[in-house]
Amino acid sequence: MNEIRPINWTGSRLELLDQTLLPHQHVTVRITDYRAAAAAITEMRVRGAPAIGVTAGYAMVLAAAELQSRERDHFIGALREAGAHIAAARPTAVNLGWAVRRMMRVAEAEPDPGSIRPRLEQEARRIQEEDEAINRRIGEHGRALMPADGQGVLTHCNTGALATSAFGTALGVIRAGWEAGGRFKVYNTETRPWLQGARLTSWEFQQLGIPATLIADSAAGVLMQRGEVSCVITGADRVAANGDTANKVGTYTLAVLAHENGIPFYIAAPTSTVDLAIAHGDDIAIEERPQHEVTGYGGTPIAPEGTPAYNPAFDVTPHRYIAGIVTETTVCRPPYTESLRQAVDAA
Ligand SMILES: CSC[C@@H](O)[C@@H](O)C(=O)COP(=O)(O)O
Repeated sequence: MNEIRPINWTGSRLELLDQTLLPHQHVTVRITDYRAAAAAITEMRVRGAPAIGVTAGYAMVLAAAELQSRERDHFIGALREAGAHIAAARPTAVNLGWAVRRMMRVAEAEPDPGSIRPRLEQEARRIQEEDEAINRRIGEHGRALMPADGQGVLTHCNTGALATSAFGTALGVIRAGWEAGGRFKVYNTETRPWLQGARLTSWEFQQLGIPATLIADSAAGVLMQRGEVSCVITGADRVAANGDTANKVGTYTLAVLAHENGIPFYIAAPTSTVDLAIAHGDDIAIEERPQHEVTGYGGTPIAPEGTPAYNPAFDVTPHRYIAGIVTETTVCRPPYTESLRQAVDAA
């Protein structure tokens, strides 16, 4: 099987596998301008916390290429403005701002303006390569949490290669468990309204040859009541210092259902998704997306015209519902204020 790699840098251009069209159309978007890269993030042509961090890195390279001719202080000032534009493309995933800050630190440390662009390119490539290596380590740490043969794991949204540079986080843990010989059952939610689960996760499992059963989001409760789910694992967009975790809307519902049914609920995320500057989940900004994503799909209306809709893209799962947070350094366990700090320091 060829590894799925949704983000490709050619040396002068960013190529993204357009996730608004998958799985039925495979279209590559070619981007040469940082504003177009930011728009691709907002429009979710590329999505998933680590993937938008990697994209932000290359968007900064494109910005530097555009600003190249300026005098150093002007250059840094203009790059900072471009960085603010890129970081504002979506509010919830910390990886976006994290990548922009990392790129800015590299630019600011470089005295020769002519060397800034190549240094940024090197750093963006490093972020992408590190992401794949980190995901593989998350898989190694997390695979022991997967259920015994015949028992079920449930996942939500898309946390696979498409949401990262390769391999994935929560989906990567499931993959690692399966590649280690586990023959547990896999369930994935469709993940309304954008259908990351039905469109992207189901496709990735097919590519991997891992049998996975798709469920409507609202079927999770009955599946758990019937004993079909032995653990739940999802990704994260931002983990607060106390372990409260923002992830795709519906994650909180699954965590409460898992708690009610005595099922462990896990998060898998790189330490770059841990935001120690945020004490608890109430302070995480939750993106609200357009109403038409709920009232219709793919340009086809579902609800009667004029129906108002509320479309928060994420929710926050309180840390008390989370049995463990799998990172590239370790599986963090409560109390998270200590274990997350240790994991971040060890990274
Ligand atoms: C490894 S991806 C982790 C999260 O980013 C993922 O679970 C998620 O919520 C993605 O949301 P999306 O709105 O599709 O970007």
